[in-house]
Amino acid sequence: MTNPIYLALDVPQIDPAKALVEKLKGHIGGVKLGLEFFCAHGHHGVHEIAHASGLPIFLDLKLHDIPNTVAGAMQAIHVLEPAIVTIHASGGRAMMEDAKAAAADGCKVVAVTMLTSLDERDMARTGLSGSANDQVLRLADLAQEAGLDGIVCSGHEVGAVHKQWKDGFFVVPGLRPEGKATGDQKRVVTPRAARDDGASVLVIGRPISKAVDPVMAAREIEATL
Ligand SMILES: O=C(O)c1cc(=O)[nH]c(=O)n1[C@@H]1O[C@H](COP(=O)(O)O)[C@@H](O)[C@H]1O
Repeated sequence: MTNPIYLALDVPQIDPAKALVEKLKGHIGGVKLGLEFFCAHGHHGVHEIAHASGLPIFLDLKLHDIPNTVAGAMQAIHVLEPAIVTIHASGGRAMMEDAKAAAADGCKVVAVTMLTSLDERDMARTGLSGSANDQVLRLADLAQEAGLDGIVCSGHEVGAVHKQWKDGFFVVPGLRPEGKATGDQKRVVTPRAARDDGASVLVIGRPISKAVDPVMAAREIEATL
């Protein structure tokens, strides 16, 4: 079984980021580089981490704009050869179709549905009524119609999404081992629960990167899977 853990490398400085992936590369399946890292270090930083880790790179850019702009951004990152890229499902079907058409062959394009930092009260304040589960299922349908590879959702919804989209690729963040601080995450489950419910990739950041011993933390999580 390949290791489903992708380390969320939300570390602002390049040298500590490289040192961390070098230590962890035998205990994770890939590295997720997000907005914090990409805005600070751009293409050069992505190459550095790919080289230091030798692992698949998940470029978490959460693109959300008009179709033409998102397609252009997708083309601009071909050179980085990411294994996975995120866009926002709420950008709509045409945006998702054009993003997938512009992606490099073999790059999985997945749509963020409802951020794991939000709960139903937050949803209501943005004008969305109903449950988080329904919202995620609705956006998952749209992403599937648009020809995407899968979605990003919390571990609360991944079981239901997996039932309706059997061969989908499901990225689950908002993961915390039993008893760990949730911080800004609101829809949280354990890595094991997400895996059991059909997650393809487990995105884990602070429970590993901020641990006193990140290698031990990653090994302990892996042992629960
Ligand atoms: O797209 C993501 O990866 C993502 C979507 C989401 O709904 N929630 C979410 O936390 N993430 C990312 O997953 C990572 C979670 O980090 P930790 O909370 O430190 O484990 C961060 O890099 C977030 O940007």
